[in-house]
Amino acid sequence: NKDYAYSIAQKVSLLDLKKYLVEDLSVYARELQQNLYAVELGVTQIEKVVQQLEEHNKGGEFNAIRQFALLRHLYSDWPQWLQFMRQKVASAWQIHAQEIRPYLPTKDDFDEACQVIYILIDVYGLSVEDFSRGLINGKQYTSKSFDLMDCSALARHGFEQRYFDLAEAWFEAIRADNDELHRVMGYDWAHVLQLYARNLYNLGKKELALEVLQKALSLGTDNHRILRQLKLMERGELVPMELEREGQVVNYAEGCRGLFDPPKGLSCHYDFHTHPLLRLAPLKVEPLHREPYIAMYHDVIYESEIEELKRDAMPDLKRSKVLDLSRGEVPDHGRTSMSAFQDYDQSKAVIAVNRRVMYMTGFEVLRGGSSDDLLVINYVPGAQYMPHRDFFGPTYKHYIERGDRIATTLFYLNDVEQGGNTVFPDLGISCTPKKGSAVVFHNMNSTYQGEMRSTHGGCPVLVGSKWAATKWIYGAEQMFQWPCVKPK
Ligand SMILES: O=C(O)CCC(=O)C(=O)O
Ligand SMILES: [Fe+2]
Repeated sequence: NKDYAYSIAQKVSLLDLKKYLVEDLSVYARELQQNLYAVELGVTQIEKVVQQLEEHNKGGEFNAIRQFALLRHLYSDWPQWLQFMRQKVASAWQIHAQEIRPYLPTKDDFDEACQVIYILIDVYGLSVEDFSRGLINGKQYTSKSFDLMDCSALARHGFEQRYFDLAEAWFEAIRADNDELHRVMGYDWAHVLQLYARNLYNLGKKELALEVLQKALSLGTDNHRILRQLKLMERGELVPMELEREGQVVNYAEGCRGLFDPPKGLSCHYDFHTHPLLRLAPLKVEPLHREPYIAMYHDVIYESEIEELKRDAMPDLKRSKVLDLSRGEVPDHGRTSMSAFQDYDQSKAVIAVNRRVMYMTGFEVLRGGSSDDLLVINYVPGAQYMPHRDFFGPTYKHYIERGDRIATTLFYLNDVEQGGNTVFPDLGISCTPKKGSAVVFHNMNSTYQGEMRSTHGGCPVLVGSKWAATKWIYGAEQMFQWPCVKPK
């Protein structure tokens, strides 16, 4: 897996690769053109030979010279022509293609790319028809439409992953079309229709499934298998496959789509008190929830700091991981951002931002265990952080020295064209990323217990890209900052 689906940097190199392939293909075309001339010569030569042969058959005089020419031609020229067709014409192209091969996306990369499309359609409830034409929530983004091959690859992926309900629209998109493209690329169109039928059948749409199988039969390939499937379906002897439903969290999609009501009974204010310095420069606070505490802070990071953070992080971006208490840091399909930790004093920007987190939250943000290093994160379309909790619980390896992650500060480093909200599904709160703002939230309650309602997720980016920076704050150093723990 080369992270082609989720990496902002790799998308650029993928573009390079495509340019390279196009260049290569034009070299190949030029080469073909040159060879075409040779082939045309060859054709003329063969035509001449055939003509001579015909004349000979019509009773022209027997001629040793002609005879020899014919024989020699068939003996030595012809195999050469064959060889020429097989090798020479394609050679340069083949060598290049081999060189490029290691850089081409793998099956894993391709599956992730399909997954991106499925996530977006699912979470945002998009119409496949509009989406495949580049029309997203009423805005036209690209003139490029998905072609038949794109749609059929997506249909197949949905079927394989058992997202039958979502796959149906992709099958529908290719249904009406007659199969020129599929034939050209050597696609087994009857097989695609068979999958479509099975997909319908799994959704309980038996009649439609049978109709599609009839169409597959009319193509006249692999009829034996299709007939067998038809019989089984008709008799109801085929067991429908079960729909994959993993990863759906109540209210997450609603929050991502911005369907929550705005919070009530809380008003914006200036914070003069959390840190003495704020008397000079108060913070603009937009409270969103009281317990657990959630609030947006506006204008808390400068443009120049944002640029510095992004610039430093860019070359180090790696696929984000999650802490699994038994396995350690592991990649996770629920967290598909790319990110890079910034050392405590890596740059002026990091130092300033760390200090600002202290002013904002009132917690100590010291070198060492009181917080994780600032993590700069990038999400490309489809990338998300599925709902999760930031605290670990008492089984965390460093629970005694570090405590747990009591609070999180998440800075938004850009405006996102569409998508990318931070959603608290249990509380009905959804924050739209706004450049320069940050959301602060507490993950534990006042008795130092994990707060389950602090569950939150970063919605998939729909259009554009999302840059953010996270600071997770730990409990152990906060004995003077955290409210007294009531004894049980
Ligand atoms: O990107 C987001 O909106 C959420 C990020 C998050 O949950 C985290 O970094 O812990
Ligand atoms: Fe989080």
